[in-house]
Order: sequence, then structure tokens, then C-alpha cells
Amino acid sequence: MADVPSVVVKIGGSVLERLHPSFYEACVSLQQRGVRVAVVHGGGPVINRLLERSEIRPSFVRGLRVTDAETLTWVQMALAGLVNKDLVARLQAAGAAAVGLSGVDGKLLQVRQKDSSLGYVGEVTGVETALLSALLEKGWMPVTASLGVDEAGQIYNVNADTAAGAIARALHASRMVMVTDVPGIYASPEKKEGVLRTVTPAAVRDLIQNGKISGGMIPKVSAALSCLKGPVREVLIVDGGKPFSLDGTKEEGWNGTRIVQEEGADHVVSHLPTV
Ligand SMILES: Nc1ncnc2c1ncn2[C@@H]1O[C@H](COP(=O)(O)OP(=O)(O)O)[C@@H](O)[C@H]1O
Ligand SMILES: CC(=O)N[C@@H](CCC(=O)OP(=O)(O)O)C(=O)O
Repeated sequence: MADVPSVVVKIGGSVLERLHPSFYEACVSLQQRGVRVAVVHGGGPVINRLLERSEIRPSFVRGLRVTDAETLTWVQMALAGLVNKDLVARLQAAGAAAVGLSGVDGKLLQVRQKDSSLGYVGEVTGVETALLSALLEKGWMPVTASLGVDEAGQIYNVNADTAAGAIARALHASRMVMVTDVPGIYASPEKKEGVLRTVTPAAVRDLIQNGKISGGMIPKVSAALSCLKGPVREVLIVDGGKPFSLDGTKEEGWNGTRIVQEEGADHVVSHLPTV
């Protein structure tokens, strides 16, 4: 895989329903330029809606959903069913040869129980890339739902940012793109101001310590930092609801945050004009 560039695109549940049409076009155009594109997705809000219908109150500990056996059935239905098939259909309509799977298929995401108090929440122990690599090599765009499986065949719920990061590392992707509902990392999240343009892992760690990065942004940047220790050169955090481009991310006019390996940083922290 190392000689053919590949990119992992993680789609957050926060933005699923308002993904801009140019998002799908950007994925297709990247693939047409010879880049292998592997999509990984979450779908937290869709899970919540299904749980509400059966009167189960969602519960989270440090951003992770407490997943008992009944919750797990709704997680599977939401992620591997509703969200996965919707995304595949929309990518196909944009011209991609998309194929849907989950981390259970081909033992893609191998996990163990993270913590017994969280129930069926999986911690990734290994990534089997054989199926993904075979699909990518033949020109398919795999779309993976964030479920995992253990050695005994038990299915687990996996945070989608963590799943995407593990897959990006295992595929030796050059980039991971995290598509979400904010235009990047805000320097002042309370005011929704000051989108950081380029940051290093050290700057991200400071922002976490100062409480400037919180909630759903924590698993995102943690996955980013662990990727950047390996072959992934940069992680982009972008708003999928706005006109979307994956070209020229260093140029003015590109909106989003780039997290880069220390030595690759052109600015430790620089700001985009506040929008
Ligand atoms: N510094 C920050 N900059 C931007 N967003 C932040 C920051 N700190 C916390 N957040 C929160 O992180 C959220 C994105 O995470 P999440 O809701 O889990 O998205 P997704 O479903 O796309 O994974 C934002 O909507 C925002 O509320
Ligand atoms: C263990 C855990 O918390 N799993 C997540 C999986 C979905 C996800 O991560 O979706 P987003 O991308 O929308 O955040 C959940 O159950 O919500």
C-alpha cells in the first residue's frame, strides 16, 4: 500500500444529514486522481434517535456510549444498517464505486472489551487490512461502520474516530480527514472563534490541558495524535456542511485545521480569519 497514496475519510454523525454535495464530489475526484479512499463513519445521533424510540436513555462516560446488550442491537442497526447503506447510496450517486462493510467483516477491527463498566465497547487490538486492501486495489471505495469483533465472535461498539485512526495507521494512509460539524479546532470554543489553521501535537496537548478542547473533539484529536506517531503525515478536521475541497489545504481560502507531525509544521499555531 505504501507506494499508492491512500486517504482515510471519517464522517461524523454530527454532520451526516447535512453533508454538502461537494463532499461526495471531493471523494470521487480524489479517487479519480489515483488516491485510494477509505471511508469510515460513526452515527451517534442516529443511534440516539433509535434508542429514544425504544425509550432507552443514552449514557456516556468520557465520550463513550455505555453499551449494554440491547443498546448494542440498536448500535448495529444504526451504524451497519441505516447510516452505512445511506452513505453508500449517496457516494454511488456521486459516481463512486462504493461498497459498505463494518469492522466485523473480514475481522477488520479486532477488539477486546475496553472496560467492563462500559459494556460492549471495544478497544482496538488489531486491524486486518486484507479485505480493505483488496477492495481498494480493485478501485472500490470501502465505507466502514465502526463496529468491531473479538476472538469469540462477540460484536462491540467502537468510537468512530478511534476506528478511523486505527484503520489509517494500518493502511499507511498519508492523510486522515475528519469531517464534522465545526470548521476545525476553535482557539475559543466558547465563542466559536479563531479556527486554528495548522497545529502540532504539542499544541493540541496544550489545548486539551487548558480545557479548550473538550467533548467530542477529544476522541478526534486523540485519534489524530496516535496516527501522527506512525505513517500518517497530516490529519485534517473540516466542516462537511460547507463547500468542501481536498485540494490545496495549505492555501488561503481552505477552511479547516491541519494537525501535522512536529517537523512538518509550518506554523506552530496560526489562525484562520474568524468566520
Ligand atoms: N476546541 C474545539 N473546537 C471545535 N469543536 C470543539 C472544541 N472542543 C469541543 N468541541 C466540540 O466537538 C464537537 C465535534 O465532535 P462530535 O460532536 O463528536 O462530532 P462527530 O459526530 O463529527 O464525531 C463540536 O461540535 C464541538 O461541540
Ligand atoms: C463507543 C462509542 O461511543 N461509540 C459511538 C459510535 C458512533 C460514533 O462514534 O459516532 P460519531 O462519529 O457520530 O461520534 C456511539 O455509540 O455513539
